[in-house]
Amino acid sequence: MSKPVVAVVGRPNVGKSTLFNALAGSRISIVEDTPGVTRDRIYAEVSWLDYQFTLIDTGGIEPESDDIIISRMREQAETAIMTADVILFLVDVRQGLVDADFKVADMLRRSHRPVLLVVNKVDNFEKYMPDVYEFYNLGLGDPIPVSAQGKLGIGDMLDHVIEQFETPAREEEEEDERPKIAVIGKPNAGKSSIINKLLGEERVIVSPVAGTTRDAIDTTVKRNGQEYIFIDTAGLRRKSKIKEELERYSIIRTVTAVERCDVAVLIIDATEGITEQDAKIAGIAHERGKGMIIAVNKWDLVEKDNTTMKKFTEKIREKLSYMPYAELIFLSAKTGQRLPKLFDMIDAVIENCALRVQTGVLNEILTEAMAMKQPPSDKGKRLRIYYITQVSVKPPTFVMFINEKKLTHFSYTRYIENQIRTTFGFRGTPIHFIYRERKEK
Ligand SMILES: Nc1nc2c(ncn2[C@@H]2O[C@H](COP(=O)(O)OP(=O)(O)OP(=O)(O)O)[C@@H](O)[C@H]2O)c(=O)[nH]1
Ligand SMILES: Nc1nc2c(ncn2[C@@H]2O[C@H](COP(=O)(O)OP(=O)(O)OP(=O)(O)O)[C@@H](O)[C@H]2O)c(=O)[nH]1
Repeated sequence: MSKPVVAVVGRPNVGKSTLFNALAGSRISIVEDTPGVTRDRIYAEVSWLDYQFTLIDTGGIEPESDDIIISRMREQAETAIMTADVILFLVDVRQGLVDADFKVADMLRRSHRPVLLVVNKVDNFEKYMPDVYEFYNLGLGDPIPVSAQGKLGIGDMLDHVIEQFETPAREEEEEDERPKIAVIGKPNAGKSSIINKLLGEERVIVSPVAGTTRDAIDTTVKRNGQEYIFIDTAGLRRKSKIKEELERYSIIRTVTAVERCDVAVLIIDATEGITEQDAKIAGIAHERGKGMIIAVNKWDLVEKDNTTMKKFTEKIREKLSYMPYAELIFLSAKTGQRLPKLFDMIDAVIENCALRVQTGVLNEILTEAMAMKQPPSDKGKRLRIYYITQVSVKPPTFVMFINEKKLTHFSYTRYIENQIRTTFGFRGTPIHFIYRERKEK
């Protein structure tokens, strides 16, 4: 099930950062916009009751002239409309209503996306409620008063957010069992070319899924009687001149596409080799535990001898050392080389992400693995692993019952993982391990 996305839109100084901190606590993922220069929040994972969602910040706006603020707010709103399930429009009761608020409210209303109007800095409900009512003028329904700083009204606001997740449209989307593939990668890597070529190669019926704006970037592809949904993150229509803003937008697009997918295909430009930006994008899929295929595109442009592919592979594996499980393929959208193989790979990875293995066999592997290589010990005390069982899929997740957590060591976990992979493969999917302590008898 994909996690919903909630986007925050608002003028400078209304309290977006403060709200972000109040909601996400210490769980904010800070993404480096420009490595080593600015560190900026872009998204965070939020939990409320039984729900989890991804909160995205559509962008900081430097308070410049009013004109610039309005145009940047439009960009924010567009991003939110493209990517979010629910939009939080944050306004400031102290500043009151301004022209820009009306313009943005119009855009949001026309998008027909669920929008919640959140009025911040209501530190004292009695005192400020009369001012809150003024915001009814935006035509976005009941204003929800909060104080991000005082953490007032936050629970009520989250209840409203969650209510939006339960709309029928969303439930329908959840029931869609067709495999979803996010095609990700930096601009110009060849994402659109690959999708277009896949359509051509397989002589498929192409129908952009009708309906909401966001779904317009989805493409349905039929192959051997099976329908696939390709989520394209290409073609940033945004014309922002600010490089950081473009990058933020591209990261938001990637996060939201990956969130909805079963397997991510990272397209790398062979003529450039693997870059920092590729690694950053790959990290987004890795964090989310998605199936992963790395496709080195434009292979037709590379001058090759019999070591070229090996050298490329080594560089990629080194740069993306945190995802040794990722499948790797060299292809060309232009010539169509190995594109059919990409499809087979997608099928296999999707299957592996949902693979369940029997507890009996797992424990046999565990026993054998421990016999070949003893678990680590510390100050005379040895790690003991009593039992292993698979508790979930997508990604496959295993619980190991042990004597003491502090005796565990990642290298031994990696070793167990490798033993499991040797037997079952699980190629293309990460696998997760959870340790549970159990009293020794
Ligand atoms: N009184 C009061 N002040 C608040 C509240 N929330 C935020 N502020 C203050 O408002 C100012 C702006 O808050 P930020 O969270 O930085 O606002 P922002 O929207 O992220 O601003 P930009 O990063 O410029 O877009 C800060 O001085 C906060 O302390 C609130 O609930 N009550
Ligand atoms: N020679 C060669 N050129 C390619 C190949 N794949 C894509 N290109 C070219 O690379 C350029 C970028 O391709 P796109 O498919 O637009 O790239 P994209 O990743 O969708 O780019 P954005 O829309 O900017 O995100 C185009 O000029 C393509 O013709 C390939 O396999 N071989």
